[in-house]
Order: sequence, then C-alpha cells, then structure tokens
Amino acid sequence: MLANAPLDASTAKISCRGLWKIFGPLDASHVTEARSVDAALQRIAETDAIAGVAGVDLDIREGEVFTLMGLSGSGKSTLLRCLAGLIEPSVGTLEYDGQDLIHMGRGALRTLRRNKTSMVFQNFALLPNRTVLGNIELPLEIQGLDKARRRARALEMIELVGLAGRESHYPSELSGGQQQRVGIARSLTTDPELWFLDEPFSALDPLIRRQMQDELLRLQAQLRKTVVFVTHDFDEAVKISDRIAIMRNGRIEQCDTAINIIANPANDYIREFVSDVDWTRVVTVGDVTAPGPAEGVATTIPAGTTLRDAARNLLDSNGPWAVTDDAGRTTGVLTRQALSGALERSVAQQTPERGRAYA
Ligand SMILES: Nc1ncnc2c1ncn2[C@@H]1O[C@H](COP(=O)(O)OP(=O)(O)OP(=O)(O)O)[C@@H](O)[C@H]1O
Repeated sequence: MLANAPLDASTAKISCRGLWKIFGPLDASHVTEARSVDAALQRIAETDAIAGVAGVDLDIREGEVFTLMGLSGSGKSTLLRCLAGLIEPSVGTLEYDGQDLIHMGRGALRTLRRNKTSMVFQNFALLPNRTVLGNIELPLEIQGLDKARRRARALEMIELVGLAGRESHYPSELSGGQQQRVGIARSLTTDPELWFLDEPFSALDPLIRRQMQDELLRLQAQLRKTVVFVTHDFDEAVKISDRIAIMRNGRIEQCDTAINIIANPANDYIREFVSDVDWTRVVTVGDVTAPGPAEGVATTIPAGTTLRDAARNLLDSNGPWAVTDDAGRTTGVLTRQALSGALERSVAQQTPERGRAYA
C-alpha cells in the first residue's frame, strides 16, 4: 500500500482529495497547474506563502479514531481545521458521507457543522463567566433548543463525564482535568457524528492525562463517534487510535495502524520518527497469537492488551491464556513461552539493528 493511499472513498465518513491550505497571497493556480505536489511546493517556496496542508488524500471511516501526528508546524491543526470545516481549504475536495463541503453555501456549511461536528481544544476554551452547566448548555442554546430540554441534556452530559455535583462551579474553580471534562461534555451535547479533538490532553499532567485517555476510550466504546485527534505523543496515539497519519511539511508521510507503522516505516523520516517508540506498548497479544481453539483454558486475556501490560501475567501465572476479541469470543491461545518470546523480540526491535518487519 502506498503511504498516502486512500482507503475506500465510498464507505468513508470524511473524505478529501488533493486538499491544500495555503496561507498568504497566492493564486490557487500555482497548485492546480503544477504537475505534482512537489512541483507545487517548489513554486510556493518561491513566494511568501506557506502551505499548511499540501495535497492530502484521506478517507476516515465511520466510528474510527484517526490520529494526526507530526512535528510542530507539520500541519496537524491546519488539516484538522480543514476537515472540521473551520477553515476553508485553498484547493481540493472535502466530503462528509459523500456530501461536498467545498461548494456548499456558507449558511448550509454552518448548519452542517453545527449539527454534525464538534471540537475540543487544547486550552479548554471555556467561557469564564459561565458555570459548568452554562458552558455545557451553550451549543444547544446556539441551536435554539428550549431551556428545559437543553438543561436536561446538559445534566445528562455532566453525568456522562463524571462531573455531577459541579454544575454551578465556574471554570476557575475546577482543575485542568475537570475543565477538560467540561470541554468534552460541551462538545458532546449536540450528539455530533464527527468529533475533532486538537491536543485535548496536552495541558494536563501525566496521571490526569492517562485518566482522560481512559475516559475517552470509555466514551468512545459507548458513543462510537468518528474521531479525528491530534497529538504529539505516540503512546497516546497508540492507546486511542485505530489509525495514525504522520505528517511532515503539510503532507501525510504514512497512514496506517500503529503496529504497521513501527514494523514497516514508509521511509527514513518515519523510521526516525518512531525510533524511540517502545514496541511493548504497541504490539498487542492479538498481534502475536496464532488463531485456534482454546479448549480447557480458563484464564482469558483481551487481544488488545499490550505486551507490556500482558507481561504482568507472567509474574503471577504460568498460562496459557485464552485470547478474546472485543465481543468476548476466543480467538486463540497464548502460552507463557510465546509471550516471553514476543516480549524479547519487541525489546530487541528497539536496538539499532532492528529489522523492518516484526515477525
Ligand atoms: N493562520 C496562519 N497564517 C499563516 N501561517 C499559518 C497559519 N496557521 C498555520 N500556519 C503555518 O502552517 C504550518 C502548519 O501549522 P499547524 O499549526 O497546522 O502545524 P501543527 O503541526 O499543528 O503544529 P503544532 O504541533 O506546533 O501545533 C506552519 O508552518 C504554520 O506556521
């Protein structure tokens, strides 16, 4: 598969082709008339303009958590904002469920965004003079919902994110983690289909950050939104994402599952980008277990358990373990020997001589 290859536009929830966002005074013909993305970038480099997003093709599936990564300035926020309809792309196509956003009138786009999308920001972006309840009700107020209904819905959201009892507190009376829970609750009040999260946890300390990641996973298991997430933290991306796209200079260098990216980096840039990744936090029990029946094996372990977490089982059990999928079905058997071997291989991958493939 090409690093930047689209999945399948026909089943995509969000789909874009040849998407560009250029900052500065520049005619779109610089891009549309260029022979390739490289040629267009070359022409842009000769001007004062900057390509925040450069020729991105992407298909994001319904219900997936899709994460944008990359160094500072690589274009993550700009791409996220284009996909969210917050900023207008300079060139290219963008569709939700096959519906063209680029040629939609401003009013229709605003309505679509209000009904289908929502956003969580790194700095929480709460209104300081409104209570928790007031902040969470805001999107419904904008939608014109009557007071009783928006209050009932806001209280439901407060319950969902574990803030019951704090309804009348002001943002300044809350911890960072609690403020972000308000941001999350507010973003969910309108029941959006598309949920955009721009580094939502990066202002939080590590322990709270991990709790919020768990919280996000819990909410996502319940709500199954289509999520576009931006982070600088590969561990965070691995924990929450179905797929990760790594950006550089406005382009997507590789887009795949975390394990495929670390096992088969598309180029030297990606190899370097993931060189410090702890494989035991990425490779899961499911990745190293051969399919098969598990008769007579009483102890189970979920397929999504990372080797790092599974290693704890080695301390208090000899195995074997029946590996189970999300639905609780047994998919295979993991022996103590196989788990030890997989752990050893994962650790070895972090040495400079590591191979290109995991197996
Ligand atoms: N409003 C703007 N005007 C001009 N240039 C911009 C604007 N917004 C972003 N850029 C430029 O576009 C490029 C991509 O920026 P963007 O903020 O998307 O990167 P990022 O990967 O999200 O960075 P970070 O991780 O630091 O948030 C950068 O070169 C940035 O300077």
